Amino acid sequence: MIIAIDGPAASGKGTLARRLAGHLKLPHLDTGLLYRATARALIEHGHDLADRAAAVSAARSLALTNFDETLLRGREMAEAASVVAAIPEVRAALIDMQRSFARRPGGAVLDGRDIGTVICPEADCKIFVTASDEARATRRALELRGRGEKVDYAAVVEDIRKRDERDSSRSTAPLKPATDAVMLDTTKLDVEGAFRAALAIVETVPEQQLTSQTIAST
Ligand SMILES: Nc1ncnc2c1ncn2[C@@H]1O[C@H](COP(=O)(O)OP(=O)(O)OP(=O)(O)O)[C@@H](O)[C@H]1O
Ligand SMILES: Nc1ccn([C@@H]2O[C@H](COP(=O)(O)O)[C@@H](O)[C@H]2O)c(=O)n1
Repeated sequence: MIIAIDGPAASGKGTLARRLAGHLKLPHLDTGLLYRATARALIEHGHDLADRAAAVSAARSLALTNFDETLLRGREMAEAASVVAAIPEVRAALIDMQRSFARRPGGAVLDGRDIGTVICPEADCKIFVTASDEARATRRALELRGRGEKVDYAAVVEDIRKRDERDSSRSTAPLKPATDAVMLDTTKLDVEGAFRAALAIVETVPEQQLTSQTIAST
């Protein structure tokens, strides 16, 4: 079973995807880490974020096992990731890796911006997670403060709006719901409530469809 979870910044899609994957005993890939790791490699080696050749080379060098999340989370890398993610050649360099992950026997849960639209248009279940700008900024500010970053709420609102705008307006694989995605607004849901609501959506996938997917992928 392939589950595609997309949505804007800090909507809670990563938290939800991890939780669903744990519950369903499926592997999980947070695809944002691929763009964050690409951006970090560029910065580390002194390249400009707009250096396409260096960005593609950094993307091609990634392996799914080498992410140090403590270095990749945070405001600076989120913004940088969104800049490199707008380069079509970078996106192309990362497609096969994501599809191979998704198409492993038994399936997987992937979260990102283009999973339901581009990476896994065949996914059995697609959920587009949203929440109000205010709810998202409050959650992100809490998270960043918890990690010791000094953040101002207004700056966090500005960050997520700017990032959503860039992610939604890029020419390749923009952030948008797949036409067959189920929308899940988590503004008024806590983590547990969002998980329960998402699980109810997953459970609407017909049993027969899940069985044929499993057979096809073994
Ligand atoms: N329903 C919820 N209610 C309250 N807090 C939540 C909820 N879902 C997630 N959070 C918290 O909000 C923060 C952002 O969640 P998460 O990292 O899952 O979002 P995301 O959509 O994956 O963000 P990004 O795309 O920017 O990486 C985390 O600190 C998480 O614990
Ligand atoms: N499928 C994806 C996933 C991420 N991005 C870009 O990476 C940035 C960081 O992603 P997070 O989920 O870790 O916040 C994000 O703003 C996007 O620009 C993407 O394009 N496609």
